[in-house]
Amino acid sequence: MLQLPESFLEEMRELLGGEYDAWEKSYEGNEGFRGLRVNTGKLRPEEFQALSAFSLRPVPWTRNGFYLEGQEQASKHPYYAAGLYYLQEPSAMTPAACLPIEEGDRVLDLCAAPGGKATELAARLHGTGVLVANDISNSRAKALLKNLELFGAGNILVTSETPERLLDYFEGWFDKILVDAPCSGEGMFRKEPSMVKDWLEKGPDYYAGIQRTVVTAAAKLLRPGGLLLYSTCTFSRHENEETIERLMQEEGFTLLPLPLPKDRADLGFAPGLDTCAEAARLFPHRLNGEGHFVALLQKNECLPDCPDASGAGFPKRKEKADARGILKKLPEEWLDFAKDLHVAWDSRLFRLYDSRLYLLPEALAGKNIRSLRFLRTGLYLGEVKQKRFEPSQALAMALRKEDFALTADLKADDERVVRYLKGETLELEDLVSPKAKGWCLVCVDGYPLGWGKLSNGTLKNKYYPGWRW
Ligand SMILES: C[S@@+](CC[C@H](N)C(=O)[O-])C[C@H]1O[C@@H](n2cnc3c(N)ncnc32)[C@H](O)[C@@H]1O
Repeated sequence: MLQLPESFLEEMRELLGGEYDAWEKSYEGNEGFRGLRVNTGKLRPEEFQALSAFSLRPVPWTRNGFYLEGQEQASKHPYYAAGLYYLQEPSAMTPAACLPIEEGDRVLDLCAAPGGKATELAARLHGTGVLVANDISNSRAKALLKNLELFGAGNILVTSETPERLLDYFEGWFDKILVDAPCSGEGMFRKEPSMVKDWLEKGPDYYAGIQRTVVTAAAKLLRPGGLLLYSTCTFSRHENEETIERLMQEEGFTLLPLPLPKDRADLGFAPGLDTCAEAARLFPHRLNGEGHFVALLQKNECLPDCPDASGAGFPKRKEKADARGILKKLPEEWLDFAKDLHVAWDSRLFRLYDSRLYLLPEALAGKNIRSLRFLRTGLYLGEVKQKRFEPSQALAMALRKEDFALTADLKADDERVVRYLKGETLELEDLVSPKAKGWCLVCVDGYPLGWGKLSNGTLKNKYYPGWRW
């Protein structure tokens, strides 16, 4: 067995009692499971199964998660570059799967990087409402943004702030919040033994303090009646049940049953401890996944006289130019491009910041978030360069093949796909009419990968340099 600190093992003996030996055995010769979660914003799980040759077995507590059983290098497959899935440890699929999302919701993922849960929340919003994805670490938030854009999410605000600072803007504003809290990581020791070092240096008490601050802010960011999903990848009662009990006792929350596709006992989920039986503990000896804790709570409704704080903190935004003003500033090349774009976007939501054109989520229009540290507001459409317009990688990922007039659809096994992803120029006479000219959406098996510029059957590569293979 992996060398684990004696004080941790002692804690586990106390927690598991008669199940301890089975738990310890689950660490022998097992480094965990590989998982893949289908991006339902782009296709249904059964469509992905029919499309891909991957060896997949369903993760029973999700509708779109699979164990990846073959030896495929799934992170180096063109379907990954098309944003068709996220690679995720199976237990880590549980928190987002257990937060009910309805179209139009205002959703916050407070500790979101690198986006394992945020990408699922974005997919389930299907382009409606707004997802605010935040992480205190700026470098991690960059990875979060990349993953959300790869997934084709445009109704987003990606920030890198403390939860307290978000309160200045978003008090009582969100319908749903996910707090996948920074934790001591005990549940991940089998898969990531390097986490033991951090546990020895900091341990559960250190993280319990951070969790307390984070959930206190989350409680205030949520509207009355809104839902909060709290999760960790640790076993410590101090970080799990004690956090939930405080939310119930001090912040007016009620613990709810988890919405799971099957009976939780059949899935191998253990109940939470003490008053938290509705929460779930995931143990590696009970199911095929790592250790996690998941709890779904509802913020109690307001009493009739409680103040409506919803969004009160937003300074109103004085728009410099109205939408018509923005359209006037766009070059003719944008107009040509827009003719090929078969989408029904409300041009009143266009914003031009310096030379960059964005489509704002409606929920954020008129809201002044300028002084927040943000990495992206809405869908970045492209760059206006004097008379030219250059569409963005994010736009390519947010489109469906049928949304753009000129496309080149390559098969996944066509060697040109990898050459495209490497940034090479391609000859495409067999795929497009020799007369075709202009911006072309390059796809793999019907799913967009990025842009190219076509002329006389030759495609000049416009795949985003930072994403090239
Ligand atoms: C468990 S990880 C999140 C994983 C992520 N939800 C996913 O599924 O990919 C916890 C994250 O919380 C962030 N974090 C730590 N302290 C924070 C705080 N006070 N506010 C917001 N985020 C914080 C860390 O940078 C880290 O990325």
